[in-house]
Amino acid sequence: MSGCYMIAGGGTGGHIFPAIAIGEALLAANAATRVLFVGTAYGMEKDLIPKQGHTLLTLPVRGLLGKSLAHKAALLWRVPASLLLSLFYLLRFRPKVVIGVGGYASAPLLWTAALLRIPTMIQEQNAFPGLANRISSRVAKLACLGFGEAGTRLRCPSIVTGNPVRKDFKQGGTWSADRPILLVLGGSQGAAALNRILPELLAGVLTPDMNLRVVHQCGKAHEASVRAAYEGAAFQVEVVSFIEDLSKLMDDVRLVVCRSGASTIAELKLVGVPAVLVPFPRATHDHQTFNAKSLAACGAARLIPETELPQAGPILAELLASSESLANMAAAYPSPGPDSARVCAQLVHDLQHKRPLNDILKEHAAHVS
Ligand SMILES: CC(=O)N[C@H]1[C@@H](OP(=O)(O)OP(=O)(O)OC[C@H]2O[C@@H](n3ccc(=O)[nH]c3=O)[C@H](O)[C@@H]2O)O[C@H](CO)[C@@H](O)[C@@H]1O
Repeated sequence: MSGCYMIAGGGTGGHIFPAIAIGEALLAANAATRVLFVGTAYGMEKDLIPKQGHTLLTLPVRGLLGKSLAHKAALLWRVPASLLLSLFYLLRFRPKVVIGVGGYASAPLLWTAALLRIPTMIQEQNAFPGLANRISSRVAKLACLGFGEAGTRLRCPSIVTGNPVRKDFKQGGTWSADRPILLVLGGSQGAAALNRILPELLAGVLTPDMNLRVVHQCGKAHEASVRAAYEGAAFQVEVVSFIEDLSKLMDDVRLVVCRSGASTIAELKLVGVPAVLVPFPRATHDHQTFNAKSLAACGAARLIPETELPQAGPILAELLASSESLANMAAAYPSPGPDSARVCAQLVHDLQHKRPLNDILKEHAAHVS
């Protein structure tokens, strides 16, 4: 089963960490396997992939949506250059399967691989697929979905696998009410609204008898201003731009206040920490509200729209004052399903060995979207 695989995409952690999770699962199945990541030198992958000990190859392609005219004009050379470079990478490394995880670097590699008749697969994290995966789905053999709803917007057959989560997150301990941390988690880039609202909100909620330390993850550009906003706080607080070992920290978290990106939701399901979810209101088709509802519906999380967050003090105070409420939330998490990363890796192997698509879909019939 050995060989080389290429996983393309990036931009934000929401694309990169599922890619890493699939890569880890391919390596766990066979340590002799080679996994190469393909992204850009502009997205978060340029730091995150090498930090995890993996190799990143880059393409010059850049995003299209919401960009200036000059930026869009530059795509006239960036796209063909990316296709040519993709061709070079594919001929040089001869991957058995190419996997796209969304983000603009994934489409050129997937399309070029498909032209070379290399099997291709996509992994879509959200219920509303992004542009790169929609484009790639025209040539991909198969899509692995975080949410079944995405299937209707893609052009290839799809199987609902859930979102792949890095292997560290499988070690979540049992939640208990005496955990010492209240975590504010903005997502891979931080969240401006959480940065603006939470310092003042928490000042009105936290009391010394709660024995809580606040850890606020704010994103790269906002560390100084968020730190200043907490100045003089009557509680212990640590402001960080990015948490490297989030799964480990989660073992000490009593309550998390966070955005509801797809991987954040998948990871919460594994670690079982009670959550207050504040969806990013401008996400495409409001997909973060959709994500948040999946946890709020079972009682594991409270959903607070961003517009209502400044008035959410009483909700937070009530939750933190009642160990029983928090324990009920922790207990309400559904039991995690099969290991999504492993299922995706198995599907990669199926494509590598040219297993007929009908047989693959038949095996996963209950999860075909
Ligand atoms: C604003 C926006 O458009 N966000 C999108 C983006 O979010 P974002 O990139 O925040 O994505 P997710 O919430 O899905 O994932 C964040 C990832 O970063 C990791 N992490 C985060 C903070 C930290 O300090 N340390 C750390 O390791 C988390 O463990 C998780 O694996 O991609 C997601 C997946 O396409 C989408 O669902 C989100 O809507």
